[in-house]
Amino acid sequence: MSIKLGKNTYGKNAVNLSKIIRHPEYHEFRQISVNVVLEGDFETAHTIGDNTKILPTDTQKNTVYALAKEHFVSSIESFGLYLANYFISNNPSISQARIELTEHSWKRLRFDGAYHPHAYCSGGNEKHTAVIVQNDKGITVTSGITDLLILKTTDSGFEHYIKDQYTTLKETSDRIFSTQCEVSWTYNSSNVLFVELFNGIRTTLLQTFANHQSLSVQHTLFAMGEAVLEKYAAVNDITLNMPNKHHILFNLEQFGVDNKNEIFIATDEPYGYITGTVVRE
Ligand SMILES: O=c1[nH]c(=O)c2[nH]c(=O)[nH]c2[nH]1
Repeated sequence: MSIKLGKNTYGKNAVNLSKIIRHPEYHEFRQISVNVVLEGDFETAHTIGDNTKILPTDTQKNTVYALAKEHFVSSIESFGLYLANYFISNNPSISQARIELTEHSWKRLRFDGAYHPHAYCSGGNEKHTAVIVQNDKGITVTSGITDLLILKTTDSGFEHYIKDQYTTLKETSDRIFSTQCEVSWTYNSSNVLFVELFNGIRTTLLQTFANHQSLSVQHTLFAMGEAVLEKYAAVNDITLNMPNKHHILFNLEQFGVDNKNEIFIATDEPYGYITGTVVRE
């Protein structure tokens, strides 16, 4: 029997980095978390303990902090591209660098319409994500959003589904629609305007969610993806994961009280989970 090493990667996870960009009139605060995931000629490290081709994960971590000073100045995508290229260009043993970045949301405080120069409030759990992969085939850039918690109080229904002996769900043409959206999309180039595109795509997703006459989560998922592909030629495909954060009408009739779609019980689990990728034909 012969045994050999299969696919393997190594790197540093959760390199948590904060940066103050000191503009003359105000401070910009950025907080990111970076994963470095490397592939390459590392077989002998596993099989005979030969570390001569290994760039220590500690050095990878230090490289992220050191390069952030000059090269994390705009988007996480641009910083990820710089890091991926740095690891590949400087280490012949590395054949693929995958850089995963997550940016937390901090918003400058605003009083009487004016931004405070250096005090912030969390923008909530929503995070901007990016994954850069560089290898001998080229570079791919995937951007996205996680924990985008959104809700609408009407223009959502769910009717005409299969009914069998176990069906108890009542049809409704007017329900709450809430989801904690996880979205990611790939760009057709690594040389696009990442900040402008991200902001535009996020707005398009939110506008479509808000204005869609939803017949199901599936129906709105597709509409959101379709709207982004129609508007942004730089996007190849988009994947949406949409858990259904149920708000179920509470039965007030048992107390002789009418419930005109006003009182609901929010349930965490179990939850519907709808996913889909929307692509160009
Ligand atoms: O939008 C929905 N899609 C479903 O597939 C589904 N199933 C369910 O019970 N409720 C819903 N809602």
